[in-house]
Amino acid sequence: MFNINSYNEIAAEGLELFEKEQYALDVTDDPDGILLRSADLHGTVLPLQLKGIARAGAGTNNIPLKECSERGIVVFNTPGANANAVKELVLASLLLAARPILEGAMWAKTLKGPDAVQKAEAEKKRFVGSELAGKRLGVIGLGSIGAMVANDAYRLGMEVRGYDPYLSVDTAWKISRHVIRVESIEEVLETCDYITVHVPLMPETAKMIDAESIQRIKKNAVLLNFSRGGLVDIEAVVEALEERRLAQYMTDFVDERLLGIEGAVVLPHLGAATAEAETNCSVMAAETLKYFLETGNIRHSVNFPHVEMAFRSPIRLAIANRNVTNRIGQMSAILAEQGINIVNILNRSKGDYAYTLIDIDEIDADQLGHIANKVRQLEGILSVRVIRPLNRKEGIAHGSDQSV
Ligand SMILES: NC(=O)c1ccc[n+]([C@@H]2O[C@H](COP(=O)([O-])OP(=O)(O)OC[C@H]3O[C@@H](n4cnc5c(N)ncnc54)[C@H](O)[C@@H]3O)[C@@H](O)[C@H]2O)c1
Ligand SMILES: O=C(O)[C@H](O)COP(=O)(O)O
Repeated sequence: MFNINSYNEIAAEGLELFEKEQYALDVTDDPDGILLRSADLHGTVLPLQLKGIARAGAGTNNIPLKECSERGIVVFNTPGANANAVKELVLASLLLAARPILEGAMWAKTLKGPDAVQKAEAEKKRFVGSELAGKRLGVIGLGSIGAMVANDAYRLGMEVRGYDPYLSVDTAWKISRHVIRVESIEEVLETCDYITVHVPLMPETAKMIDAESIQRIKKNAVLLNFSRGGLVDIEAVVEALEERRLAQYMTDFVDERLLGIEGAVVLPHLGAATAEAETNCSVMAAETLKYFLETGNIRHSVNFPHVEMAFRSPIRLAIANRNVTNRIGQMSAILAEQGINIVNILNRSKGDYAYTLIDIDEIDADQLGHIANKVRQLEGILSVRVIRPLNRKEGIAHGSDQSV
């Protein structure tokens, strides 16, 4: 039995995947897994039994990743599951930035009387905008969202320039050949009429659009930030808006300093707020967390490597460790000392951390406990799980955690 705690509004479609026979939802303070959206876990005490955290969404800046890694807690997100929702909001914001649509609609609401039509026709010149076609859009970060925005903005007739020095091969395949690749962020800032930021907030990207970057932005350009407020120096944005250097700052993140500033358009974090995105994220997060808890296999983790191995043995050891030399040699030696044959083994690393799955034949509980403890005592070992397959009707080899 696994305990799962959920935070925020998680769509029912995902929560329903946790079968009652195997999972208990929100019944303990010490869960095996956490499912959440934007709830901030920084500064909270991570439960002792916690093995995995699944973020139903993209950004994991609300999760203390370093602390999780050091405890061997695997953190997952749902790549691409809400990308279309964000893309649509960004496209809507580009259109709203180009033309005073909302202002016109608000004004039309004030019209009264039989001459309303004449008044509207006479005054419509106040709401003249410009077209996106032919304008230049700079996309900073060409991941799931940035790539979709870039492709669709090109279809709207924009000239699109993309900047992403860490672009994955998978995403590169999805980007239209018409999107022009640029080698420096300065080129985007200095040459584009619209600039949209789609990178994760991490220590390395905090305030990546700083006062100097904002100075470089082409006069009268529009900056869009639907990624995270902390990517942009808000004081510098306010100054640029007040000095009319920046035409508009459109963002999905409320910041008191922006409220009431002309040219600042602030939405209350609506990027992923569609029924479709909420369902996609919830289902993907629940499936990923279940798969990990039941088999030890890791998909879509942001702090540990992708590790998947068919689970056909009666016992699996799932070990998270620091990425240092000879850990596999030492683990194999512990098993060899006990005369245990390794049926299957897989080890992968990601940055400072590594993860190993070792499948073995049936052994008695005392010997298993002894082995697990010896592995735990090795230097750099962060967590050790012993997993046994669950006997599900459909015969899929899933697992349950066994304390030894
Ligand atoms: N407003 C919302 O509701 C909402 C919804 C989803 C995601 N987001 C935010 O958008 C971010 C991006 O989401 P995604 O799904 O596209 O993620 P993603 O991981 O698919 O893409 C991020 C891209 O940023 C690139 N990148 C990283 N550092 C960079 C840098 N310094 N310069 C340029 N590119 C850099 C990466 O190479 C990657 O291609 C998330 O991390 C999250 O913070 C917001
Ligand atoms: O990173 C994300 O996926 C978005 O910011 C969505 O956040 P939310 O799940 O709190 O709406």
